[in-house]
Amino acid sequence: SPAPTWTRSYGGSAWPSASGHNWPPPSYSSGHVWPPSSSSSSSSSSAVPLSSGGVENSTTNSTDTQQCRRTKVVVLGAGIAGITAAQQLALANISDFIIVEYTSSIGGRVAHTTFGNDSNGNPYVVELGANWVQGTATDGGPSNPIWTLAQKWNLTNTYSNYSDILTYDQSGYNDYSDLLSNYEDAYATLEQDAGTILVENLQDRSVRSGLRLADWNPARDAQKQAVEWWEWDWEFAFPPEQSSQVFGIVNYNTTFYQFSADNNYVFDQRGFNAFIIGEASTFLAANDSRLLLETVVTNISYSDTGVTITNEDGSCVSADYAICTFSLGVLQNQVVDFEPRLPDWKEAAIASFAMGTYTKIFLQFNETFWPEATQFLLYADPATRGYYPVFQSLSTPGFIEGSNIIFVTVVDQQSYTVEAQSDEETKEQVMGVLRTMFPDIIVPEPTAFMYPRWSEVPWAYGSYSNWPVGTSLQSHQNLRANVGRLWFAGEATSSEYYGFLHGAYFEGEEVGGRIAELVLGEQSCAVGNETGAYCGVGEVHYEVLQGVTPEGEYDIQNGWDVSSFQTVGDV
Ligand SMILES: Cc1cc2nc3c(=O)[nH]c(=O)nc-3n(C[C@H](O)[C@H](O)[C@H](O)COP(=O)(O)OP(=O)(O)OC[C@H]3O[C@@H](n4cnc5c(N)ncnc54)[C@H](O)[C@@H]3O)c2cc1C
Repeated sequence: SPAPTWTRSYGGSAWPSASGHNWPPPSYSSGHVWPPSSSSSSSSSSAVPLSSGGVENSTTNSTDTQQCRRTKVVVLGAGIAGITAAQQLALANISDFIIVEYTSSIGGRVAHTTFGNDSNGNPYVVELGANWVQGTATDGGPSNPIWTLAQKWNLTNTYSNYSDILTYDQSGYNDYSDLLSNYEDAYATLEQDAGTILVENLQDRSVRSGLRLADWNPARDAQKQAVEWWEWDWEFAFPPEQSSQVFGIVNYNTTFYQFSADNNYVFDQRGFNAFIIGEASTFLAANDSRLLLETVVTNISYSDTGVTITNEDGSCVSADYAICTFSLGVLQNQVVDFEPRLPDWKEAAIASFAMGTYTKIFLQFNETFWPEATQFLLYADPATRGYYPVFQSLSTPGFIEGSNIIFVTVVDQQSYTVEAQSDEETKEQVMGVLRTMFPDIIVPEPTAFMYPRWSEVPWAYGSYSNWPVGTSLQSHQNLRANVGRLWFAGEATSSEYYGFLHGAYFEGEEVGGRIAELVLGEQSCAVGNETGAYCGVGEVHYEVLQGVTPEGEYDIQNGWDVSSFQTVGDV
């Protein structure tokens, strides 16, 4: 299929041009806060009301005097989950839906910008968010849907060879690659143990505990820490201490053993989101009034009979159903008000799962001074675990050859540090590391430098979610479950593939399909008799979650010799 063209505009906002200039704004690469604040993007959508839909009086406080646009289904967010959900509605011949999106383009956390220049002075396009199709396909096996779509839309990509790595420390190049296989031996044990824990319904552990039991203990060894960071944190955006052994292993297995072990790196100069825009173009027309870009949702009022959303610009949409695809970070930061307040079980689930931050810091030089043929350079900092640990060359043959671009990734605490400090401070630190790695070379100053600040992006508040220790499948089901006519989808609601693009895709597909069934089944459901298969039956949820130790077992036999419920002044 041909790739979409780039000049048309939807909802009054230009789509990213081939040079990617529309969003984020060009000023971004010179160290300005990214993306533009909501106030600069709050100009109301220029989309006109749906000709097929009417208006109705809103019942919410915030929209008392408003006439809301009326639709069957409102999809909140135009990332991969939202677009896939809307596509399911369209495939079921339901055209009465509206998609509401904060930013000026489709794609969400699949986002790119321009960076540096080629020898003709034309900027390159680099990915700020998702970069890999993770787990592709094997002959005769199931295909990762993102891989299928990457091929359909001809995304430029190449195999990322994680074995093509050189190791460095404070002395410069230092071959400690044997530690990689030591870690992998321990990982095999971690994996087996996770299977036992799952099958025997034992208590979950942290990956740290599991690794220790597998005789992997980096302690203060900087080289081991760097290897562990590369093998674990680089994927999960959290350290082993904060990751569930069972669900972390499941997450890895279901992607890399089911689809394939390959990670393919996308460097399409249209931007990775070309495939999402391509899919959107199969059911949205140019300037489709059902896509409201640059529209910031601030309030969601839900019940068992419908949902009304109110936007920052005062407009509102009233629908029979809503599908909320906002990131876990957005939900956790309470920037959207829910009316009524979300039930306790839902709030607890939102609070319990973890939103990570993964920051790619891009540098361009006037030469490729690092080993040109190598894809990855791993640096072990003697003082701080995770301090600018993984450099990735884009100049390498098969990638953006000759671009002289390299980027370094940080996550978690180091991300927050980097995202809170100035570009200048970060540049100085990264250059310090590069000069340590290459003591025999005069490392030049970069000609371009840029990184996004995902933890501060008000429509994401982080990069992707992680499954922490101490949470169960039941607590995850509560994250996924609907409340009344308000449904949830996105990478974080995927129990197997959380964090991944394909997780978001599968969740959008599932919930979009479920809502399509509900809408189509409505005729057969009498009002007040919502019990049939298609009559409002929602996702499973648990009002309360049981712990593992009944109260009676907090007793002297178990070493518990005072009451747990002390009151100040008790004697
Ligand atoms: C740095 C980084 C690297 C990554 N690397 C990979 C990778 O290599 N491979 C991979 O598979 N995955 C990767 N991911 C994860 C992947 O990008 C996500 O899992 C996926 O894009 C999430 O899609 P989604 O539809 O669930 O959410 P989103 O893409 O976040 O879509 C939600 C949409 O809702 C909108 N929204 C939020 N708040 C509001 C509001 N108040 N009003 C209106 N609209 C709102 C947002 O603007 C957004 O467009 C990465 C992510 C990041 C950030």
